[in-house]
Amino acid sequence: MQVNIIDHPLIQHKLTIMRKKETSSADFRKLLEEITMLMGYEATRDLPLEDVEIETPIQKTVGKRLTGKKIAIVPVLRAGFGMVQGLLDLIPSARIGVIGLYRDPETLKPVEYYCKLPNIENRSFIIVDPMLATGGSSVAAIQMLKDRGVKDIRLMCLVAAPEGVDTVNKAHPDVKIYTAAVDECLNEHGYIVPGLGDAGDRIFGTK
Ligand SMILES: O=P(O)(O)OC[C@H]1O[C@H](OP(=O)(O)OP(=O)(O)O)[C@H](O)[C@@H]1O
Ligand SMILES: O=c1cc[nH]c(=O)[nH]1
Ligand SMILES: [Mg+2]
Repeated sequence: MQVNIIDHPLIQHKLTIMRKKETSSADFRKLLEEITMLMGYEATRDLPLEDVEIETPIQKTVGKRLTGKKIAIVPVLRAGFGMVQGLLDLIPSARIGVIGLYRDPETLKPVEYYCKLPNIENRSFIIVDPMLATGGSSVAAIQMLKDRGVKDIRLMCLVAAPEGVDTVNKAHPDVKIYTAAVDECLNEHGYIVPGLGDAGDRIFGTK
């Protein structure tokens, strides 16, 4: 199982509050934004830097700046929407793409309904979706990017099931997965156990 688990104590503490069934939508959204920002540090750790000459008030020196690839954040609707602002706080100049997918409740297969991406040239794409359950939605989202020519793709989620990680690893071994937790398993309805329920419903206050 190839996965980067970002389990800083602050992240684990906040995730526990998100899991609690009595946590309000307002708190759930805020915590998701905060955790995404914390995870963003690790998920962007390998971004390339270049030297740049600058002048401080004291003297000339050489500093570092990000170089090469630009970033795009791609939320998988709806739940991925809750992870956009946290990453934007870190990378304000990132472009944003949108993928519309939902999981059919009977078949658990992903159903695509929207895709709009920024210019893909020389750009790293970070797909965000809090839940990686069977992996069907993430595999489809990654494929949608690849079909449009995107080469550099990372997947950032919040809670993953081992089954979902394996499925994404097998279908897209080139895509690095970042998550705050890998839970125990899936239940008979395809929900992550113990998980946090339906992330989309908890963010949007539906159901
Ligand atoms: O790994 P999978 O088994 O495919 O399940 C994960 C997907 O399910 C959820 O979306 P959902 O279908 O509930 O749509 P929503 O975000 O609009 O609620 C979640 O946000 C993922 O996209
Ligand atoms: O546990 C799960 C599984 C899929 N989608 C969710 O929102 N939660
Ligand atoms: Mg949902």
